[in-house]
Amino acid sequence: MSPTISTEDLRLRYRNTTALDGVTLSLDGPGIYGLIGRNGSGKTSLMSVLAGFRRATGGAVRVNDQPVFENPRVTPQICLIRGGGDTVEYDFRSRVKDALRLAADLRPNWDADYAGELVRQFGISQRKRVGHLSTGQRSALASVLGLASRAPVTLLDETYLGMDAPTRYAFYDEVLRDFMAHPRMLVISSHLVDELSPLLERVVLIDQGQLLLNEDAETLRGRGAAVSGPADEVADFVSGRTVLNERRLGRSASVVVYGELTESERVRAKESGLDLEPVPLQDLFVHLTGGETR
Ligand SMILES: Nc1ncnc2c1ncn2[C@@H]1O[C@H](COP(=O)(O)OP(=O)(O)OP(=O)(O)O)[C@@H](O)[C@H]1O
Repeated sequence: MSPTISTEDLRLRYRNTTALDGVTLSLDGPGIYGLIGRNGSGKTSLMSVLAGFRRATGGAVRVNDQPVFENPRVTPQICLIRGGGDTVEYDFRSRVKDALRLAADLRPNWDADYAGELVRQFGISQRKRVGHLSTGQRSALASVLGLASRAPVTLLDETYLGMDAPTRYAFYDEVLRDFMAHPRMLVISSHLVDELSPLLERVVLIDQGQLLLNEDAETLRGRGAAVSGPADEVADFVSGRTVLNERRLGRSASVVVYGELTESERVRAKESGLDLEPVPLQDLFVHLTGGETR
């Protein structure tokens, strides 16, 4: 069965805070989906409801066409992993090898050989206690548990927290490699959009508990352009457009603009000796969610 997620008018309130405010979302089929949003936008809340960790305050949520909360027919198909060690997948007092053994018992599609290979790759000793791992190592272990679960719906909630850059990039490579070998639904939440964007097929952007967009990543990158070349020509070309980002290096400039370019504008850019690249998702993210700071 092809994995699916669908929510309708999903709402979640904690006491005085509305974390999800009428989210209607549909994700269909295997893919690497980026759940993007600023701090406090509702990513963790959404994932918690999708995994059945929390009951929604209102609206509907279905995974693989089943209601999720307290539904043992679907929860084994969903694996939610949180970064930085804040996860229910292991006990801090247990050793890494015991955490792997527990996952083998809990996860119907668990791949023990793959898990063993990954912990070696991330330099995690199976004899160490989980609580004695560094934050980055614990995030790496959590990511191993997520990937080796091979759950049809795997939700990785900022699992890169505390990982250094080489470990993060090794993790991204591994996500891609394993997804190609075992296509499934991988939803990865992050605000490190630049790093994540080469992986993403689809982007789900939430802001203040609401869905801003759910779009194919290529289409999204076409919503603007990075224009570079001689500074004067660039300035002339982008005049009157919404500028998301600009850099100047000597007589050259690179400016990211929002808004699709027509075919004749693309021809004109080429004739003026300008290079056009798709817009970086990070710039779109900052623009669509209201600038650097709120
Ligand atoms: N247990 C809780 N009790 C009360 N409010 C909460 C609780 N958990 C989250 N919130 C609030 O709900 C909103 C959404 O939080 P959530 O953790 O889902 O955001 P997020 O997008 O995952 O943020 P971040 O990127 O910082 O992890 C925030 O305003 C947050 O303060």
